[in-house]
Amino acid sequence: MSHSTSIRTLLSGYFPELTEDQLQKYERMGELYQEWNQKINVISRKDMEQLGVHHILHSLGIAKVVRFPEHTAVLDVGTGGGLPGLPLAVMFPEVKFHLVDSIGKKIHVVQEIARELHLLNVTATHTRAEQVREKYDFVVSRAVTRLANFWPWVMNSFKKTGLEEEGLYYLKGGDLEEEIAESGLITQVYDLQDYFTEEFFQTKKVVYVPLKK
Ligand SMILES: C[S@@+](CC[C@H](N)C(=O)[O-])C[C@H]1O[C@@H](n2cnc3c(N)ncnc32)[C@H](O)[C@@H]1O
Repeated sequence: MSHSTSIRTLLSGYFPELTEDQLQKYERMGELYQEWNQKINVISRKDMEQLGVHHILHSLGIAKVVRFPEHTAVLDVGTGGGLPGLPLAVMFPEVKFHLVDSIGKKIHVVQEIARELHLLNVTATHTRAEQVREKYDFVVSRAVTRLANFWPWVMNSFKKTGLEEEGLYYLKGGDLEEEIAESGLITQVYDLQDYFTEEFFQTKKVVYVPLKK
């Protein structure tokens, strides 16, 4: 089975509401990652065979725990090659996504993939999280740093409009008790194994940090 076929089958099974246009974008995204990763390493090369599950579907774990309302704005901090931001931007075309990373060549890959997929709702900027000045309804991230380090970078980046689901959605793996305790934050932890059956998700979570009202 080709990578494209498997990405389509995988995603349409878990997200039956995806349109033909969205499924085609995910298939093309898979091809573009294959191509770009040979030039610039944005995804661990040994993981490329599992691109659909380990990267695209994992990113979409956030879409299982929150549906971003239309016309809201999302910041993806330390996006690397565009994860989780690019898969989420295909899922939510009426939401604006700003993807940032401190490494310029990774942002170049994100810009190229977004351009090729005609993702008009994506901007990508080479900057450090601490330097972002705009405000957002949501922050997303995967695999950047411990919550205790991360939260101070983004805690002032929220619009604070009172939106019910406003906050940070952080993809994390493993035992998080100590990390959450160290951060002193109130969190809600969602197990991705409740949504996806692949073994990969047995240890994967989405940590939601709501804004204090
Ligand atoms: C392990 S990679 C994860 C990339 C992507 N989120 C993913 O899951 O594939 C961590 C990324 O965070 C970026 N990063 C680390 N500290 C950062 C900061 N303060 N501001 C912006 N990006 C940062 C790094 O450049 C790197 O690309």
